[in-house]
Amino acid sequence: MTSANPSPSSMPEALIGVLGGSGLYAMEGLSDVEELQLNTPFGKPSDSLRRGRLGDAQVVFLARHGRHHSFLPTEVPYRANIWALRSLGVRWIISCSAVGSLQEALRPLDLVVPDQFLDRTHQRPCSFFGEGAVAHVSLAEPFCAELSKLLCEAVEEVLPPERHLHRGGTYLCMEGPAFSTKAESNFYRSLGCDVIGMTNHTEARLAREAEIAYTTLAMVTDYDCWHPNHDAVTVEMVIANLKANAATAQEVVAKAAAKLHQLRPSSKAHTALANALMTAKEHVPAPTRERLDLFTTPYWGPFN
Ligand SMILES: CSC[C@H]1O[C@H](OP(=O)(O)O)[C@H](O)[C@@H]1O
Ligand SMILES: Nc1ncnc2[nH]cnc12
Repeated sequence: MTSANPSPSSMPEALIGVLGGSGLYAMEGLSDVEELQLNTPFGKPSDSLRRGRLGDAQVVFLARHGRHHSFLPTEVPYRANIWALRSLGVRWIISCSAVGSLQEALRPLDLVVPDQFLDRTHQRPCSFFGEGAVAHVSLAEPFCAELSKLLCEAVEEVLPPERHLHRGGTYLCMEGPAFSTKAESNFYRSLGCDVIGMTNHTEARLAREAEIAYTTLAMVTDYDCWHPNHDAVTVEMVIANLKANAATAQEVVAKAAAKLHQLRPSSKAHTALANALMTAKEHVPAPTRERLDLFTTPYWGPFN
């Protein structure tokens, strides 16, 4: 079924959002699927959102690059994606992403649940705020610790013994689309970064502003280009390893959704704006207030 911007009151809440990255363009196992083509104050999302049931949990899936992989990391409409998920009631996001490894011990096919970021992007909108409304959320802990813990437990129930899960690590977010030079790759290693990708920091930062808890299931696909005994990363390499990982990713997400559905832990992310809003609502221009209403209602009251 396809529908355009259903009224929020007519929708069952979908609390868990899954963002599929490179190689993950659909969510196997999602049943009773509705295809939702949404419009947002920040433009159109990357694709229709697919809302359905995963076991007992209500889940919304969105392919961040579009189902045909049409958006560069720079071009992904991150704000529209996050706004659309939040408008469907999502308060927990599991991002599934391909990453390069910057450390010997993180081997292709290993899984990593990072806990920090270093941001090297420079060409994308990275805030819902601006145009007369200023907010400064905390990003000291950019991933939700509770959600990451639950995701790790799900991974451990699913992962075969020969594969490894690494809890924690710093995700270097580069602009792309070209991969790094050796000098850059070695520089990121010297800074202590663990994995490298092109999407997650932008998303996590916007999710925080939208008061959505965010975590990442990072699937190692290559050793980037620093490793003397491995070829430099190519798309072919990434896709081959992702294909080998796709089934695992789907199983992990299903397990994590089941846990989340039962536990629904609270997250500091859910009140991220409580101490972040600087501008008094009276001084915010009406169009800006309207655009932010989805996030600011608890603090500023409803716009209309
Ligand atoms: C296809 S390799 C580079 C591409 O893969 C990663 O995408 P995602 O984070 O959506 O899984 C990386 O960030 C780049 O966008
Ligand atoms: N080496 C790499 N650099 C950036 N993004 C990636 N995604 C997968 N591998 C990557």
